[in-house]
Amino acid sequence: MSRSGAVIVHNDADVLAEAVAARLLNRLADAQAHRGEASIVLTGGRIAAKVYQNILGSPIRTVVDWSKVDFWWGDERFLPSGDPERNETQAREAFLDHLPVDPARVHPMAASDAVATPEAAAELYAAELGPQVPAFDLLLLGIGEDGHVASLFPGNPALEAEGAVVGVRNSPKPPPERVSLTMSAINGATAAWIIASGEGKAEAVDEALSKGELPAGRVKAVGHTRWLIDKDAASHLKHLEF
Ligand SMILES: O=C(O)[C@H](O)[C@@H](O)[C@H](O)[C@H](O)COP(=O)(O)O
Repeated sequence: MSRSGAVIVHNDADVLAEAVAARLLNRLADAQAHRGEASIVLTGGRIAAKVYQNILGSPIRTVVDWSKVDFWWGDERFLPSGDPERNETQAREAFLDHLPVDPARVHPMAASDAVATPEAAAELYAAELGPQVPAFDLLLLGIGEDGHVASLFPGNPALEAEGAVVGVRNSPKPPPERVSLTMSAINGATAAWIIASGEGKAEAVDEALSKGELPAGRVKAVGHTRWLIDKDAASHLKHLEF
C-alpha cells in the first residue's frame, strides 16, 4: 500500500475491494457509536459490486447494526424495477438482501415502470431526501474512463444542475436515461470515497487529481474526499512512488 495525502493505493482490485469493505464497515460502526445510526450512499459499477460482495463476506460485518443504516443511491440507471442492470438490483443481490437491514431505511430511486421520466424520478427522490439533504456519513463513487462520477458526465447539462437530484439524458454510458445526485448534494456528504480499479481509469484519475475539471475532480466532500484505487488506476500519477 502507498499513501499520498488523500490517495491510497492498493496492489490490485481484490485487495482494494477488501480494504474498502473493511474501512466502510468501520466507518459505519463509528457513526453508529456517535449517533446510534449511520447513512451511506451506494454507487453502481464493477468495483463497487466487488466491495459489496466483500462486505457480505467480511468476518467483521457484525460491527455494524444493519437495521440502523440508511441506504441511499448516488445514481441509478432508469430501467424497470428488478432489471439486473439497475444499481439497486445489484446492491440488493450482492449484500442488502442478505443482511438484516430495515426495509424502511433502504431508499432506491424510482424505476422506469413506476414513473414516466427520469426527471419525475429525480423529483421523487429529492422529496424523499427532504428539504435538507442529509450529510451522509459515507458516499461511494466509482469513476468512468471519461471522469464521470455517479451519473454526472463531462459536458452533460446534469453536471451543472441545481437542487439535489437530477434526471439525466443522453448518458454516453448505457442506459442513456439515468437519475443522479447533483454535485452539490454529493459535496454535502461528510465523506466521499472515489474507488477506481484498472488501467482504463488511470488517465481520468490523473487528470481529475491534477486539474480538477472533470466531474471526479470536482468532488469535495465537507469532511474528507479520499481516493481508494489500485496500482493500475494509479499508474499515471506521476507524484506517487511505488
Ligand atoms: O451506474 C453507474 O454506472 C455508475 O454509478 C457509475 O458512475 C460507475 O460507478 C462508474 O461508471 C464506474 O463503473 P465501473 O466500476 O464498472 O467501471
